[in-house]
Amino acid sequence: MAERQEKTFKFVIVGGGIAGVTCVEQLTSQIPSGDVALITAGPHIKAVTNYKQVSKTLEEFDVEEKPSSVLEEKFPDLTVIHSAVKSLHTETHSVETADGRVFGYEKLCICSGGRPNLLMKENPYVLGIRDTDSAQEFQKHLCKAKRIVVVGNGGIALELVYEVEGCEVIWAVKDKAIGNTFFDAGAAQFLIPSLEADKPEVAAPCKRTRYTTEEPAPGASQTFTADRSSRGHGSGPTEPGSALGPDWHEGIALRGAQQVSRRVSVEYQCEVEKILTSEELLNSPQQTLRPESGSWPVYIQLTNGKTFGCDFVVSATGVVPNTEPFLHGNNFSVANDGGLQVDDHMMTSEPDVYAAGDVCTACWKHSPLWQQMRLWTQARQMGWYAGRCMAAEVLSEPIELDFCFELFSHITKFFNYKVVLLGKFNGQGLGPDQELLVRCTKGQEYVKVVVSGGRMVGAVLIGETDLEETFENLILNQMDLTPYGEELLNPNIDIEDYFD
Ligand SMILES: Cc1cc2nc3c(=O)[nH]c(=O)nc-3n(C[C@H](O)[C@H](O)[C@H](O)COP(=O)(O)OP(=O)(O)OC[C@H]3O[C@@H](n4cnc5c(N)ncnc54)[C@H](O)[C@@H]3O)c2cc1C
Ligand SMILES: NC(=O)C1=CN([C@@H]2O[C@H](COP(=O)(O)OP(=O)(O)OC[C@H]3O[C@@H](n4cnc5c(N)ncnc54)[C@H](OP(=O)(O)O)[C@@H]3O)[C@@H](O)[C@H]2O)C=CC1
Repeated sequence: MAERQEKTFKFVIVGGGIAGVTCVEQLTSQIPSGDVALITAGPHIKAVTNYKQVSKTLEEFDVEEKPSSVLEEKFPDLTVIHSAVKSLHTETHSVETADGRVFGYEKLCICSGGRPNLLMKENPYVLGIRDTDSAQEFQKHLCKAKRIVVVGNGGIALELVYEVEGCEVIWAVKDKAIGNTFFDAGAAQFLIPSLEADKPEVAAPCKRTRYTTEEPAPGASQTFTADRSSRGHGSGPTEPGSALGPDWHEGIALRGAQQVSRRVSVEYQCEVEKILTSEELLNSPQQTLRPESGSWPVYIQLTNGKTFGCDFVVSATGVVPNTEPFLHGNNFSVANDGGLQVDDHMMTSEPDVYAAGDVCTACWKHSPLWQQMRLWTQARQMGWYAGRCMAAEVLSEPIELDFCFELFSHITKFFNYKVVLLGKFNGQGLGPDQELLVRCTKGQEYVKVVVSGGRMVGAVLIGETDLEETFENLILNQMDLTPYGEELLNPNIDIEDYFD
């Protein structure tokens, strides 16, 4: 191994997504001649632009997919290596890339992201959405589709069922209400009418950079085949690209082959029992598998006993950390969700190896108001903090866990509503020791506050509530709100003035 080593870098970062790129930027700003290499599987990197600190912990930014040369121009001392890491040898402090090169490192940060946790991975009629390529693949099939089934109840499903037009959507969720990863049943109730109504004629202008998708290469297959590589979920047939993010669907026409605008029916409290082709269905001895009518390329049987024919199934069922090439032959501690365990300095259990973003699992003792979710904002925060920790180690400087890990905060948009989530927004881990205060105006706003021991510990704000900063302060300062009771959400009180 040693004789094939091309070069040893002081810092090697693996992955050109938000976590990896932010880590590189942080390191190069702290140690300008830092001898940094970024090794990434895809030709493009993801860059954060127009970063805006909205309040103490809430942040907003645009995301741009750019050729990596942009990063090299900005940081002339940076070396970008375009190849996937094939193996890691923590004992010799070296990585081997798919094109056969070996690079040494003094400090390594793994930011290889995640991949879709696909239901029935080998089934060619099951699509996942992760990166630009898989989004293009989805679009290619959608434009010919009359009916699709979306399975999953998180971020991607919420976005898809709202955005897809010209195609009937059957949405199969495990839970009693929609959007379980972000909302409770009350918020779901507030949002459901938006699925039934027509979308606003002119959508609010998108502040963020839109993703462009190129035309499929001439001769590219337009039909489903059993060969997964023809619809690889990444920049090459097998290499994963960076995850999509806010407003990824704005630059893509999500339109099916029908004239209908949007028709979504939700199947609650069910999972997927089987996915069958029409031949398999015909040969099935079970009468219960008979579909309602028509002839479809594929049929999905749900655990509620219903069977639906459709053009394809979207598996929006979460992500699995991309740890594959790193674990083999090494001694990493891995969390229950499959992520590389990191401590409060973003260090894995292997010496000199850090990790950040979707690939890692935060295993330090969390602040009572923070939890990890695999989100763009957390990928940026972790990449940035990992960069700081790596630099601090080299410069022998002390460093404390960053303030951004004090309070969970997320701004996003679902069903064309602004959504702000703060702290233990769903009462996560609080058990019965919680009280909920809710204010709701149909079609306008939904405000939920989670109170525990008289203190505000979380909030869900849907719509233009303008309450995020005040509530963030109330959560951070843990003021005793018992004297205010339900007045806290009285719409006739200007709460901002109240607590000033
Ligand atoms: C459709 C979709 C919509 C989303 N919307 C939102 C949203 O609105 N808000 C939000 O906060 N989050 C959103 N997310 C989540 C967010 O995109 C991710 O949490 C975030 O991008 C993770 O960043 P990362 O840098 O950890 O990983 P990734 O972006 O996945 O980047 C991983 C990088 O590692 C590279 N790589 C992988 N394996 C190797 C290897 N072996 N060798 C070298 N390089 C490798 C890849 O090419 C890639 O460049 C969305 C995700 C999806 C899929
Ligand atoms: N606006 C935003 O902030 C957005 C964020 N994202 C992020 O991108 C990533 C990928 O999104 P997504 O795939 O939606 O992941 P999420 O983690 O958001 O949601 C996954 C959903 O699938 C469900 N699920 C898991 N396994 C099964 C199964 N076998 N059968 C049926 N349902 C199942 C989960 O239920 P359970 O929770 O019970 O396991 C959950 O409802 C996530 O990290 C997400 O947070 C994506 C889009 C938008």
